[in-house]
Amino acid sequence: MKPTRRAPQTPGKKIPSRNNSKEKMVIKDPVEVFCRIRPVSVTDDGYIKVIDERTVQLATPDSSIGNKGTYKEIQYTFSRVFAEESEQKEVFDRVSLPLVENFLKGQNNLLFTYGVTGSGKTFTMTGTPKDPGILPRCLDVIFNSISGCQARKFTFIPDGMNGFDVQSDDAAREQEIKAGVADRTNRTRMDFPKTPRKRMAQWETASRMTENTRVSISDEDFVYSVFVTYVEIYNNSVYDLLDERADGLTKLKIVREGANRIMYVNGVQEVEVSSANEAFEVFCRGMKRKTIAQTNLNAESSRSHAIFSIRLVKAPYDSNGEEVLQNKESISVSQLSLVDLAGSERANRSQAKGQNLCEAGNINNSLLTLRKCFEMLRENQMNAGNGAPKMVPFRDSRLTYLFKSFFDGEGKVRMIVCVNPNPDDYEETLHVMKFAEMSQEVQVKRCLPTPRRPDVNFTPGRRRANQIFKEAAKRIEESGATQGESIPFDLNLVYSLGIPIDNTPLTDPNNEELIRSVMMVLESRVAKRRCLQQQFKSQIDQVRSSVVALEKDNISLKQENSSLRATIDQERSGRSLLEQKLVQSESQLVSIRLNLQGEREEKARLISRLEDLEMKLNQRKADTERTKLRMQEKLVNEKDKLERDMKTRFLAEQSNLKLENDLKEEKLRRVRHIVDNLDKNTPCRPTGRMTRLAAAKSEAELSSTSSNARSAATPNPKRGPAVSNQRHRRSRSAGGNERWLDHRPQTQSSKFLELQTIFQPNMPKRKSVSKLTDPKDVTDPATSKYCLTTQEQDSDGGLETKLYKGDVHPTVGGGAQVVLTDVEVLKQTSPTNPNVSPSRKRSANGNGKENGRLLPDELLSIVDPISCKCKDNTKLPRPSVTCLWLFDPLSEVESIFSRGDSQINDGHSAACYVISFNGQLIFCVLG
Ligand SMILES: Nc1ncnc2c1ncn2[C@@H]1O[C@H](COP(=O)(O)OP(=O)(O)OP(=O)(O)O)[C@@H](O)[C@H]1O
Repeated sequence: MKPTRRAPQTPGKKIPSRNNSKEKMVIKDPVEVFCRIRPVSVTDDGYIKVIDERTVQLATPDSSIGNKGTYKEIQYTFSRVFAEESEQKEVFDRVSLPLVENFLKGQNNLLFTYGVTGSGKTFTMTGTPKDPGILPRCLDVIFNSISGCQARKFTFIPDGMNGFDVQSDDAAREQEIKAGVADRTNRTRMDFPKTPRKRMAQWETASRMTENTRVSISDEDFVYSVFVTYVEIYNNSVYDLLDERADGLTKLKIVREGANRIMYVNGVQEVEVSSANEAFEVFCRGMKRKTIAQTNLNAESSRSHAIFSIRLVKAPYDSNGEEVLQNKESISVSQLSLVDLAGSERANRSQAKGQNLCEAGNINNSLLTLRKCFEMLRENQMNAGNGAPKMVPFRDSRLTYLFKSFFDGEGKVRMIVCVNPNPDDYEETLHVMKFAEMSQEVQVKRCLPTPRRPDVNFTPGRRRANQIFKEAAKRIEESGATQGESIPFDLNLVYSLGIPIDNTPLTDPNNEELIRSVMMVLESRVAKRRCLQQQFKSQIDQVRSSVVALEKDNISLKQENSSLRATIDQERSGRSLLEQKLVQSESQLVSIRLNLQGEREEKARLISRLEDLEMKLNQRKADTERTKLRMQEKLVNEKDKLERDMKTRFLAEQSNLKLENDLKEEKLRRVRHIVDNLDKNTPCRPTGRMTRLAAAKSEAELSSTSSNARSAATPNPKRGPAVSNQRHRRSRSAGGNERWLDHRPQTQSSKFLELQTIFQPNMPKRKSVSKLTDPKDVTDPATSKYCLTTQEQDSDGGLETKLYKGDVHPTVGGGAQVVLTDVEVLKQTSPTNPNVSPSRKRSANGNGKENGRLLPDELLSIVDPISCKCKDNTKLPRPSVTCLWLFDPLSEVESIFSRGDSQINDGHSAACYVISFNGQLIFCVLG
């Protein structure tokens, strides 16, 4: 006979709604903050000192005193301070164990680690295999506590909207089998990241130390399932770290607010785990996908906020204690979120660039928003009752938006502030401590739901009773006592059997005492049974009437339900459209962000290039400015020089004009003198300042005039005596001891002919040269006289020899100048020529061209005073470059017309000057 069961007809009562405000009592729950100090390296001299269990002191380190002024000591108080030597177990017991207890009781809990980069947040949260952190220990304690009460896998199915559906044991078993097959195939193609990470590698190689603590749970008539999710908030976007599809975009998730106002990540992979090891394995899988990077401050720095959430789903057994109650509303969920925040960092310290810099910016922004939310919560709390509270900027960052419900009162919040005693971290640690201390003042209003008992009308201990029943039935079946017939059992008896029967075997029929006690128990049981039967009957009646009422309700609810379902379906389709759009927008946002980042990098590159170019431009400007100044200076010098030249020319012109003027005046004077002396019939003599050569010119010019005048005025046609020439006389008489430089230029075409004139040049001591090749010939101190002899045909075809005589004077510069003092013309003409007097002429003081003298204006017409060259390139007085025409040696030097380089015949270069003496020009060469 097979054992059969009659289920007790106790219906489950309607589960009270969470949102029923009457059922909530508002209490204030402060944010608890703990401080953990990272061990300091041997070389560092930490600036943090633990004063007592709750107080820590920060003193300005030496390195910061120089920068920021004075030495300060600031004390901060926290719920508990864990010194450098404190162990992971100690931190877990004090901070996390109460949260796990809360969690198992059905409360939500949030724990996050906060601090500067490299301060030990990840270490505190994860730890090492030999010294595990909070997360693995939490998993251990949870599974230790629910062991024996775990539901079959797939009993609870996530509905994707932060809720769960429940299914029967058979359905769960079926799904488990399917999933087992799928899981085996999936595992072969699991794509682990290629980059091995040290931190993760150690978990794979070493076996993990486990936490043995167990929390006792009172609800033995419930089944439990554990689900985990693991997401990261990277660059303000939420990514699912357990989504094993390779496509990056599908991992991108959105944060949504559920119907119960609890925030959740939509469409996140919720992995059901049946042991702590399995849960930790899932965590490690996600950890490998987490974004980390090597920075200057941490070899494996978290670049994202990692959120590992453990969800405990529980539902009561049905009234038989046989199966999980198939009512979605009987399911309750609690959550424990463990958050490893990315560390705040300053770009100049971490030397972050490009991608890292962008990440650091996003990390700092989200932490800043977290800070602002805390500040606003505190402000609202302080101003409670003074008008409407200010809006808390939860939506400014994905991080704060996801935890909004905790601050709205849906759970307990705890924070561990990690600090690194490295003096370099001092400035940032000060900010962290300030924030942490302020956070403690935030009192989160907590809406504790009234403890819910979805199985309020079910008999407590039914699960255990069911087990006993099953065991008993099994035993009977095994013993074969029933022989295929089912034994009727009244489970009500099983539930309340009263005092247990003494198990002592009844071997002696005379054991009165035992028989009496058994009888007593049996009598009490019979009484109890009668009582229970009566209760049962009345309950049946109650149930019947309530079933009728319920049936009515049910019909109307079904109708309502179907109409609601239609609305929900509509909303669902609308919502899925919106979600698609949202996901598209998010992915667009991500690509825009990436573009923006690229643009930023490009901008930075262009800015640096611009700076380079600007620097070069400035250098070029400076060069140009210098060149400009140099050119201006040069221009001024050139201008001065030009002005000087122009002035010299002007003076030369002026002196020429003056000379001409003087000559004209002299002419006039002489004309007057001739006119005056006409009557006296005396010859004209030059007087005063007029130079002899000018006088000669004047005379030459006037001779025709005067002769004409004479012929017109006097009847006597005879010419007067020749004009005496004092210079001629002087030159002859001066022939004593003077040494002459007799210069007779000869060319190949013309040879020099000796004239047979009566008058011959008198140069007793002389040195004859045909070419002036050696300047020493002129500069020789013994040479005091110079004579240049030239020959040419005169207008009558006769040979004319001209002797240009002069004095040689030494010059200041060590050269010599020749001052021409006289020109003698030796000429022989034919006596038959009627135009010429038969007498030989010697015209040392002759008039104008007749006696071969060059007058200043003639000289200027021949020679260019600027270039010191003959204008018509004639070979006129070749030694002109070494000669000096002087018409009045008493005159002062007025100006130097020009200076140039001249070549003496042999190509020897010498400085050549054209000097103006009072109205006369002098050529001189300085050897
Ligand atoms: N209490 C501790 N005991 C021993 N080692 C520690 C402790 N705290 C931190 N460390 C070591 O310091 C280093 C940095 O720590 P960790 O990576 O946890 O810093 P973090 O705050 O998470 O940095 P980030 O914000 O950049 O991710 C690691 O090598 C870690 O092992």
